[in-house]
Amino acid sequence: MTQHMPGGPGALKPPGHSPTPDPRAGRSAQPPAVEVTGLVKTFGTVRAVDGIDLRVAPGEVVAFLGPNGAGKSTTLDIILGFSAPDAGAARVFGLSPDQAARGLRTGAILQEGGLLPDYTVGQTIRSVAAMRGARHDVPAVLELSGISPILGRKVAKCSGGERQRLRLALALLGNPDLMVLDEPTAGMDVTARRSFWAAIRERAAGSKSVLFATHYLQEAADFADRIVIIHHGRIIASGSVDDVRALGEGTIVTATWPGMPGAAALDEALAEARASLQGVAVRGEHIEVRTTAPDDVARILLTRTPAHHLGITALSLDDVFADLVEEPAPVGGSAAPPAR
Ligand SMILES: Nc1ncnc2c1ncn2[C@@H]1O[C@H](COP(=O)(O)OP(=O)(O)OP(=O)(O)O)[C@@H](O)[C@H]1O
Repeated sequence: MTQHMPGGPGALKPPGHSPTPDPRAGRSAQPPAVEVTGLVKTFGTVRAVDGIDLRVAPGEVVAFLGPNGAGKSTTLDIILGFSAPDAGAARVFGLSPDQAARGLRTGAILQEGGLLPDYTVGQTIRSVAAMRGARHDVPAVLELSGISPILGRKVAKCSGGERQRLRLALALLGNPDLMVLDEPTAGMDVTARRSFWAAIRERAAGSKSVLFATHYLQEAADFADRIVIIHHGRIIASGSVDDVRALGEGTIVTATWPGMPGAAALDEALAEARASLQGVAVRGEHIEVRTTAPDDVARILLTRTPAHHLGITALSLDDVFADLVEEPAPVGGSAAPPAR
C-alpha cells in the first residue's frame, strides 16, 4: 500500500542569517531545507534506500518513522554528507550536503559515536564551539540544553540520557538552520524527552527546519508538522498525523463481558457482522473488536450479549503504523487471531 499526502509545513520565517530576508517572499522563494530525489543506497546485496524523494520546507518539522532497518539512518547520513548515494541526489538549502555542513547550516544528533570519553562535558562543548566558530553561542546552548550541572563530568561517566543531552547541546551550537536528529531521545526518560523537545522548539520556533528519526510514534505525533513513514527503503506514507491516521481502516469497539466464556462465544455472537470484522481480542472479561461497522457491533453486543461498558475509539497511530508496515496488527496488542 503506497499513500502520499500533501504535507502540512509549519509557519515560514526566513532563516536567521539570510542576508536580506524579504518579508513578502513565500516559501517558494527559498530553496527547500532538504530536497532529496531518487535516492538509492545499497550495501552489498542490501538495498537500504530504494528511491526516496523527500522535501523539507524551511521551518518545517518532519518525523521519519519506520521499523528497524527501514533506511532512516542511511538517508539521514546522506543528507548530512557522511555518505554518498549510489543514485539520486540530496541538496540542503540548495547546496550539497558537504557545503551545507561546512557552512554550519546543519546540526546533527547521530545515534552513536562522536563523543570523546576522556573529555568532560564542558571541554566537549567548548572544543566543538571553537571548531564551529560558535563560542558566543555557548551560554545560550547551556541554558537551553540544561546541561550546566554536569559540565565537569567526564563523558565516560555520563548516563545514556546525559549523553543525548550533550549531543543536543552540540547540535544546537551555532544555531543551524536545519537540525537532523537520528533517534535523539533514545534512552531518555519521559521528563528528559519533554525538556529535550522544549529546547528544540525554543530554538526552532518556526524558523528552523528539523528532520528527526524516531521509534516513538507519540513523539512524532506531538512534535512534527509532518510524518514520513519509510519501509524497505521506500516512503510508503507522508502527511499530517491526521492524514496518516486516516489511512487506517476500521474502528475499535471495546466492552466488558462478565463471565466471558471464550473467543468462540464472541465469534458466534458477532456472526452477523463477520464481514466487517478485522480482528478480535479477548483478555479475561475485556473484549476488543476492530471493525468497519462499529454501530452494528455495538448494537449486537449490547442487545444480544451480557457485554456492557461499551467504548468506541478511533484507531491509534500504532495500529495504522503496524498496518502500513505489514506487521500483524492485533487489536489492542493481544495475540488473538483475527476473527475472519
Ligand atoms: N554500513 C553498512 N553496511 C552494511 N549494511 C548497512 C550499513 N548501514 C546500514 N546497513 C543496512 O541497511 C539497512 C538500512 O539500515 P538503516 O540503519 O538505514 O535503518 P534504520 O531505519 O535507521 O534502522 P533502525 O531503526 O534500526 O536504526 C539495514 O538492513 C542495515 O543493516
